[in-house]
Amino acid sequence: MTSAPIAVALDAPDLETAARWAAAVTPHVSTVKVGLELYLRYGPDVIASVRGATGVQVFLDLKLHDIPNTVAGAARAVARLRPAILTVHAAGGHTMIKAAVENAPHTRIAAVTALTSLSEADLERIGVRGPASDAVRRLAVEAVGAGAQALVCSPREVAAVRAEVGPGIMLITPGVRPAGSDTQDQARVATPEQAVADGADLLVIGRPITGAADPGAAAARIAGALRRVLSA
Ligand SMILES: O=C(O)c1cc(=O)[nH]c(=O)n1[C@@H]1O[C@H](COP(=O)(O)O)[C@@H](O)[C@H]1O
Repeated sequence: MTSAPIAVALDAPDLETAARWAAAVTPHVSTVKVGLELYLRYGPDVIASVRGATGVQVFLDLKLHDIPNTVAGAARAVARLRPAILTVHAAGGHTMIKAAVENAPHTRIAAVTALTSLSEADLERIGVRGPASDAVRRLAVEAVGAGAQALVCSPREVAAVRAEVGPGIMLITPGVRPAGSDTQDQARVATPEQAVADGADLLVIGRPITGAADPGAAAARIAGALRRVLSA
């Protein structure tokens, strides 16, 4: 059985919890994601321990956003960890994204367009006017032009982004919630089935899996639903 295109967000307070979640979900999913909470507490060692415990690919979500020289150095610093994916903010602009791409040559650089926690009203308050999908498409084009091989967007925009950038770019969607589950701090959400039907290549899912009484069973359930969509 091939694993489903899901990156489980290991947003855990400690390494023991992250390792337990990773072990529970990795029979079912392709990827685990290490984010700021674990990385800032444990540093680079967390990558080796998560990878060693599971054997699945590791997505390092640091959302780098700084001047190009600083991002170049940060990308060089983490490149030796060989994460499969590293995030940067697309709003950092062409030169910054290019600096990440050039300095982490064995890692897929994923540019985050507009955070899925922001509603259209939130975006308007920070100066992003008009439909979220317009801003996301603009950022996507900018990032791909700078060499990003992947984009992070909400599942609500994934079809529009796919139409804009074509088939060769990996589209990653957080903001995924199974029908009936709590949206929590996410604003632009859709179900896993909808995200895949609209063209997402990898779904980032955290709390709907890690907050479940049985994270392994929750991952298996979502993976099964995705398999049915992908084989239809
Ligand atoms: O880059 C990300 O992974 C990311 C981008 C984004 O726009 N929204 C977003 O939620 N994420 C991450 O995706 C995960 C979502 O977690 P849950 O809301 O618990 O499913 C978190 O680890 C976020 O840091």
